[in-house]
Amino acid sequence: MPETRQKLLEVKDLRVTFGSKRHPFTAVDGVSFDIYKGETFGLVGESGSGKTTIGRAIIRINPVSGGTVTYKGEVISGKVSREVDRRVIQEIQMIFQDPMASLNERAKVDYIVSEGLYAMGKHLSEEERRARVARALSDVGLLPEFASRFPHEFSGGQRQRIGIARSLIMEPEFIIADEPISALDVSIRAQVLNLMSKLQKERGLTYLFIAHDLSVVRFISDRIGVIYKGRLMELAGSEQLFAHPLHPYTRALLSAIPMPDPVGERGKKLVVYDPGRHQYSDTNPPFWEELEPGHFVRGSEAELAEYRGML
Ligand SMILES: Nc1ncnc2c1ncn2[C@@H]1O[C@H](COP(=O)(O)OP(=O)(O)OP(=O)(O)O)[C@@H](O)[C@H]1O
Repeated sequence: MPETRQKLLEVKDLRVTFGSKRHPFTAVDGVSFDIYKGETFGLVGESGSGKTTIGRAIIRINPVSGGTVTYKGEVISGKVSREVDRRVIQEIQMIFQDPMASLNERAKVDYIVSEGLYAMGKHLSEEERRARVARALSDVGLLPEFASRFPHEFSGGQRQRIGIARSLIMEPEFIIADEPISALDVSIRAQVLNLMSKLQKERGLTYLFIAHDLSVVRFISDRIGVIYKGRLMELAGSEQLFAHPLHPYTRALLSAIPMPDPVGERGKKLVVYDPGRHQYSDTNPPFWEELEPGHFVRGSEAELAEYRGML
């Protein structure tokens, strides 16, 4: 974590509701967290818990039904000026899960990587545009000559690098990486994570790193938020969370981490959170409390008392 904690992003009481007025479905239910400049904030939870919806709400793809998103001290959710909209498009970029699906098959890499510049209405000379594509490709460890090829000519890892180059060309400050390695071969996942860490150090980038697997976010994240059914259940520094996982859902997610013994743990599935079994009441308005510095957890008064005893 950087020493001077400058708040870059503030998500406050965020709500996102889909469906109709008669049949609303709340995908994100009052989520609040801050992200500091230069840090990696991991957001973890099982499929359908609302992680992607939060990312998409931040970059203004999903409309926000309540709460606010503030970036560099300016509200960027809801109705904003064109100037703010342009800043969000340029400074906040998203990297997607499936590099096979997220790149336009019919376009050359050259176009794919520089597409964001067109969207921004940047009037660059052809020479400058090509130079920027070449630089973005080499920044992610790809040859500039790859610009004239099509996505299907590349492996999954290379395609994810193209996805990262497409973000970098915009010179972003904040990148939302939505499961950036889960569709990749296990053998190349570390390479993509290492590339992301290197780029972060070189450029002072800030990441929101979304994953369903705690073991993936553990080493890359400074702090981790655990999300369940659209609500933040626990938020703590990465080491803190692993040393003292308090919420039963966090503990359930942790138990799905593959252990060194491959025989004993083979086939172990994510333990589905069972409110009944864990005595967690979702009906009483739960409290969100900081039980030790930087370590927040949600629960009823009785549950919070129990968690205090676990520290
Ligand atoms: N545009 C939409 N319209 C209706 N429902 C949606 C929409 N987008 C997401 N949802 C629903 O909102 C819930 C949260 O989805 P979201 O994709 O944010 O979860 P997630 O935690 O990112 O899961 P995954 O890892 O599977 O993407 C899901 O039940 C999903 O079906």
